[in-house]
Amino acid sequence: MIRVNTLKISPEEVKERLEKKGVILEETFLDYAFKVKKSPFSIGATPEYLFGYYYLQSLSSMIPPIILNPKKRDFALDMCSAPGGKTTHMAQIMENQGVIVAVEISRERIKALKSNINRLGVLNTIVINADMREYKNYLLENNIFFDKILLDAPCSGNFIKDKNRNVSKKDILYCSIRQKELLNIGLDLLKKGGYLVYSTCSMEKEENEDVISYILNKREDIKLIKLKPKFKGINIKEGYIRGTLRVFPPDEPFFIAKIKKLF
Ligand SMILES: C[S@@+](CC[C@H](N)C(=O)[O-])C[C@H]1O[C@@H](n2cnc3c(N)ncnc32)[C@H](O)[C@@H]1O
Repeated sequence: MIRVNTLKISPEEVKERLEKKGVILEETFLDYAFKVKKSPFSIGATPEYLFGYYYLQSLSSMIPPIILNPKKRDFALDMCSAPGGKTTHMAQIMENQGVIVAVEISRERIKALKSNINRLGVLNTIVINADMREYKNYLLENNIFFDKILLDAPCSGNFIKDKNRNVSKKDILYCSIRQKELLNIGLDLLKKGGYLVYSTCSMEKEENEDVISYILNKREDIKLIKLKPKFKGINIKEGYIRGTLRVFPPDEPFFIAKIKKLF
């Protein structure tokens, strides 16, 4: 699947350029995303790719930034950002305006994040190599709060992404504890009236609905925003909690929930 980077080029122009070279593209519910049906060459090795005209990612992974819907004037935080698929998508939705603070713990993965930000011509993003569990102290001490936050949490993965996936119950519970901690931090950093989108590419209830139930029980200052599975051409349904969403195979599994900070 390709997401056309509308910061640099129109979807029509990318379509025309690739189709001239024999690539067969299929439309999706997003006018700037196309399914690659057939390509005579690797779609990640074209001049158009290197020019930053498009990003390769699953259609499911485009849904969290769409649901977060950051605006041009927003001050946004991407808590777990590398390699930057969703950061660069947020920048595209914001038309390169406002500000995104993109945090990533891994020094190694920061390289890919920076390279994607540069390749796609993203100009509104500050990259921070830090652990959100520590960086939050700096933000809170300086009264820095955000309008929109994306928490695309580290998770145990899924079998579509990783054919050799072999995770134990213990691994899943470890992820779940970390996800709850990160979600609580994200909500502390939201402005009153701000929105946070929580997503994972895991199918495990412990990493998804259980994390949302935990936080709704723990905090009184938030409410779950009810989402509808309105996206065409993708296997998306309501999650086990009303108003949350789940994408199922054959699409890349994803879980998505949106929370509003009330006060
Ligand atoms: C699911 S991936 C993010 C994918 C990214 N949002 C995208 O769309 O390209 C989760 C990322 O969170 C990072 N991470 C894990 N724990 C973190 C923490 N405590 N603070 C900041 N980043 C963290 C991981 O290194 C990993 O790169």
